Amino acid sequence: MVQNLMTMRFGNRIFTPTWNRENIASVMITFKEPFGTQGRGGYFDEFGIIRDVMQNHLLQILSLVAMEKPATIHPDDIRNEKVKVLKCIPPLQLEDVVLGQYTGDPNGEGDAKYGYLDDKTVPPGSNTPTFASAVLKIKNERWDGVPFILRCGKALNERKADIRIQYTDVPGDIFEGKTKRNELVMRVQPGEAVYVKMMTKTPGMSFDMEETELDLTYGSRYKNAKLPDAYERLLLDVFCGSQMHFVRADELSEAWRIFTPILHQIEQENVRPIPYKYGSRGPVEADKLLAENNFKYYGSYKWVDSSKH
Ligand SMILES: NC(=O)C1=CN([C@@H]2O[C@H](COP(=O)(O)OP(=O)(O)OC[C@H]3O[C@@H](n4cnc5c(N)ncnc54)[C@H](OP(=O)(O)O)[C@@H]3O)[C@@H](O)[C@H]2O)C=CC1
Ligand SMILES: O=C1O[C@H](COP(=O)(O)O)[C@@H](O)[C@H](O)[C@H]1O
Repeated sequence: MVQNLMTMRFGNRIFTPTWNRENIASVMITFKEPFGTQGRGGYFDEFGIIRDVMQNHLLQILSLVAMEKPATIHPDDIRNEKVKVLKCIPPLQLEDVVLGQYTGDPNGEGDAKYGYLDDKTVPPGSNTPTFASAVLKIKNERWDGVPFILRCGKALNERKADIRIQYTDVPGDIFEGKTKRNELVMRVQPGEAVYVKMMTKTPGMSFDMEETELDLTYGSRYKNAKLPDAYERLLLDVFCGSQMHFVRADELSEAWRIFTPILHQIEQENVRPIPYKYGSRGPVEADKLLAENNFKYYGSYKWVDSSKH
């Protein structure tokens, strides 16, 4: 799916002209896990969720979403573009971040009863975040003013990795405010899918409108295809000597330039993460950060899984 970003963006005329600050309100990249540190807390505690997932996995996806079109699909051309866009991102600021740490859910089952600090391998009173939501800014002509929101966390309500491109409101609305924003969603896991949320006239005699979707669910469209696991793909690349999906040294140093100052600040100032319950969506303050950064959540979208009807 992450590889598909290149094909989606550069192999489809419909997306390319709208891939910019004139049409896109915000971009959200999410990685959620429904389990805690599972006894690995001692290891995790030295690093925290920003180093564990955000600075590497999520930033890699961001660079593929935001980079300019490479000259060719040769790994070096792609990596040159990834480095170029990372260079346009100023270091992350503390006011653009929400940090969280999970607590046990007394009504939960099994591991869910235990919080991060209940893990015997975690130092008592640790302030290491297990959840982070952060807004990066890209200071270039294409993206200036478009928030890139990265969210990741452990012990959340579901397993999910997705990329959500939210388009701006339709200018000159003639539908009395009923129009909801379009979203292009690429779900990386579980159940790979690409869907575009869009407005349609409700079937029948009325002139009402509702949200629906153009939906490419891989499991339905490619029933007999074997979808390789991400690590299988990388191992194959190693054997074939392809470096396309591996981080180059200059890319890595740009990634650390963006995150190192805030990581040091969090540690030096002993910033306390906000507690959130195991199995929840994370701290509510993270939703406030979304609202402040041009992501609109309506709560009205209902997906009908047609494969089940
Ligand atoms: N082909 C397929 O398989 C398809 C499946 N679906 C499924 O339909 C369901 C709904 O679709 P989805 O695109 O998530 O749409 P939703 O409108 O439910 O959610 C959109 C986004 O809003 C966020 N959100 C949820 N609650 C709040 C809140 N209170 N404040 C701010 N933001 C919030 C969600 O984040 P968070 O991740 O934190 O919840 C999510 O990123 C999903 O389970 C999806 O997988 C939809 C279309 C196609
Ligand atoms: O690198 C890491 O990734 C895993 C998640 O990877 P997945 O392929 O299993 O989804 C994460 O659990 C781990 O903390 C992190 O170090």
